[in-house]
Amino acid sequence: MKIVVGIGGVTNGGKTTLTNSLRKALPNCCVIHQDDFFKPQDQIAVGEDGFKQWDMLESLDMEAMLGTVQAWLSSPRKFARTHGVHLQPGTPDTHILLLEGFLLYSYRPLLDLYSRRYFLTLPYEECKWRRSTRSYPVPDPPGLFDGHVWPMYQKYKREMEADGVEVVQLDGTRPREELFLQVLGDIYNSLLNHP
Ligand SMILES: Nc1ncnc2c1ncn2[C@@H]1O[C@H](COP(=O)(O)OP(=O)(O)O)[C@@H](O)[C@H]1O
Ligand SMILES: NC(=O)c1ccc[n+]([C@@H]2O[C@H](COP(=O)(O)O)[C@@H](O)[C@H]2O)c1
Repeated sequence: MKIVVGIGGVTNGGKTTLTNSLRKALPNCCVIHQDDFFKPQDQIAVGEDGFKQWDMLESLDMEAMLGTVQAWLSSPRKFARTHGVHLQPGTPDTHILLLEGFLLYSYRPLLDLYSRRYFLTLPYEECKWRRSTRSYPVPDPPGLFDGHVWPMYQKYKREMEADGVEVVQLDGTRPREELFLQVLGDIYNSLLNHP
């Protein structure tokens, strides 16, 4: 059995934190981070506002990400081996892929692959605060959050809702452990009910 789980949602919502806890707790679990598919800086468009448009789907090499997901789908065992994931002997042939990222549900070719789509949210103030304490490979210029990051988040979220994409909403201000236990239990349930 193979299941693909999406850990999506707002920047700094706690996606990486939750994904790392799940990876340690789930058997035969591989992870793909969307952040690893950002295009090089010189390929990121500059908007009329003067900001590099990092938070648009076009800034990510989604074909490459899809190719990586397909590699896992075609052979989760080989994928685990080549990515240093220890496979548990004696467990049923169950394999789990966690996809983690801020724009997981806006790229059509991936949309139907998920068994479960989680979506972490934060209120504006909390998100802005967490973002201000974070450092990215390319630091945020002043004004990027209000001028680009938050408006793009709202735009993609609105589109996802308009398209009727089914997600399990998670409030990213809840304690880490609580979020982890909820999602872990939920993934086990979907494994039990998987056709
Ligand atoms: N449930 C939580 N409550 C409070 N802070 C959290 C929680 N989850 C993560 N954080 C903190 O928020 C920041 C962003 O977390 P991270 O997991 O890197 O988010 P993302 O991958 O969504 O950008 C980090 O400083 C992290 O320690
Ligand atoms: N990883 C990078 O190369 C890079 C560069 C510039 C901005 N970012 C930011 O990364 C964010 C997405 O990642 P998180 O969901 O982990 O915050 C986007 O909001 C984007 O502005 C990432």
